[in-house]
Amino acid sequence: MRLGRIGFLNVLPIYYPLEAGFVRHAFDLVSGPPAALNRLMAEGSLDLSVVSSVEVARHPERYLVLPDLSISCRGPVQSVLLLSRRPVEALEGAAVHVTNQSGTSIRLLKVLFRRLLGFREVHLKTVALSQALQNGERPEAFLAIGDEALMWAHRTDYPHTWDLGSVWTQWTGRPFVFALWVAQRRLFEHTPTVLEEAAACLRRAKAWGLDHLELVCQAAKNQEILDFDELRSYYGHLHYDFGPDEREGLRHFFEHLAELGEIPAVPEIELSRPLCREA
Ligand SMILES: C=C(O[C@@H]1C=C(C(=O)O)C=C[C@H]1O)C(=O)O
Repeated sequence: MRLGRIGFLNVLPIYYPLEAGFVRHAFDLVSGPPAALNRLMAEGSLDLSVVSSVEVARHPERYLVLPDLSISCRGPVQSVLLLSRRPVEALEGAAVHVTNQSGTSIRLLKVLFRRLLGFREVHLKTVALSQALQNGERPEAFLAIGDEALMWAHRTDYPHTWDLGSVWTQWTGRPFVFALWVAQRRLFEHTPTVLEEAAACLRRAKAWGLDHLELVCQAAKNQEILDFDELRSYYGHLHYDFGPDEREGLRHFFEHLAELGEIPAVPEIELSRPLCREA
């Protein structure tokens, strides 16, 4: 079974136990930024993957959502940041670069600009962010996610920082769901037991990772993006459950997206009962 893996630190509590051999598995792992995984799932090249949460609303007929996994926050997320040269409230009409690695965070930024700040004019340009900045481009503001956001959080040339998780939670009082694990519905129809075992395996990996966060931080430290204490704080802010509060927060986000015409309709989030079985 081909399983997608985001190539960022954010998923290490789930994937380190698999990759380091602490939880046995039979997956072929395919790593990439969220936007690439979204594409691979949409074209059917992956069986199961973590994808941007907005993908569930874009292809509700294709996917089943795994019941107890997500990448969420309830306040600061630390790795989804708008970095700006001027105060964010003064960005109306400015050209803002957004990373081409994202699906959900770009939509979240649109919702916040349009609905929270009341901007009428929003110019988001999707770019390969590292390359653009290396080539000397200096947008007024840019949206970074994942490891890039962690690395660039303290740039002095972009002193105004918006942590999109914080802003969402302060505004709505709800958690925000950035990513979900989804399976191709056809897989469930043709080989349900294979999918059930895969879902159980991911559940075991998550339980192991959260029980051994110190080991996960040790492994993550080697990537030299954050030090041990920063990693502990980072993983302390990320939530990996997909409970009633997360579902409510996601539904609220989808309602905004539907009203802005970003998705055709608010989908029913279909959780497959058999996938909820205990590991
Ligand atoms: C919390 C994060 O959430 C992410 C943001 C995503 C998106 O914008 O589509 C998708 C998956 C996650 O990687 C992060 O990138 O660190």
